[in-house]
Amino acid sequence: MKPVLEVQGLSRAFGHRVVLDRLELSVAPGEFVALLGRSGSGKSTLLRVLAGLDAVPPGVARLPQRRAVVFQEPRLMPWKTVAQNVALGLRRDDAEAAARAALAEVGLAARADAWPITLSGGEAQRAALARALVRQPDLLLLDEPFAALDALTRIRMHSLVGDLWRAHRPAILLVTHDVREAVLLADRVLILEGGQITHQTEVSAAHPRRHGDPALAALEAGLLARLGVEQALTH
Ligand SMILES: Nc1ncnc2c1ncn2[C@@H]1O[C@H](COP(=O)(O)OP(=O)(O)OP(=O)(O)O)[C@@H](O)[C@H]1O
Repeated sequence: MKPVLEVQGLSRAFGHRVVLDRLELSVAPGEFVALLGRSGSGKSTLLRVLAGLDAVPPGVARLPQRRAVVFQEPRLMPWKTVAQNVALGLRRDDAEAAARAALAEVGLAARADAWPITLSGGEAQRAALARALVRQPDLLLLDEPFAALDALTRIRMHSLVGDLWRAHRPAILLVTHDVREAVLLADRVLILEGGQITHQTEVSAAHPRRHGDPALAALEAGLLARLGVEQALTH
């Protein structure tokens, strides 16, 4: 099967600082990939390039038209209702109905006509997920979408994202600092270091996965050790 995303020799520098250095990455349709790396390693830079928020440089060989992004903060327009935010820019006759259906899927049907300011942090991120989902993306880019949430809300969001992924099967690229989150959700966990993908761990456990699964804990420990060694070398 052809990859949905293919990056071959992607480089990106800010002045003299090389952040991505001939990076190679391929993601299969429907695959869930998590990307770890220490702060400043270029994870968000890569996601911005793939989201099209930055100029798409040579090196991005394949990138689907239909892609959507969820950031750490929900980025909802405060002067529009939740449903209007989700429907924003949707070019289809049933945009409003589609937005409401997506909100129902993320458990926010009752807040469709609310103003964003009245939502909790978790609800606002659900709305951001609905806004991404309604676009039926082939590639969903998630840039630390749960990082600002409390631990319990984060756990609920993990199971929601897992459910949504299994129901719709977009390919997902999830940038996270949370190694546990990465092994819980992804099929493949990558480490970005020195501008390149330096490591990959396959997570073969069946979905849906449980917090506290010992097989996942072992993978998590391995990845933490790997990140720890790399951090020790670079600091
Ligand atoms: N627009 C920009 N102009 C100049 N430098 C930038 C710009 N965007 C990012 N950088 C630099 O590129 C490097 C990588 O940043 P990036 O945000 O991609 O890292 P990250 O891995 O996402 O970090 P974190 O985990 O802390 O979010 C950093 O040194 C950052 O200062």
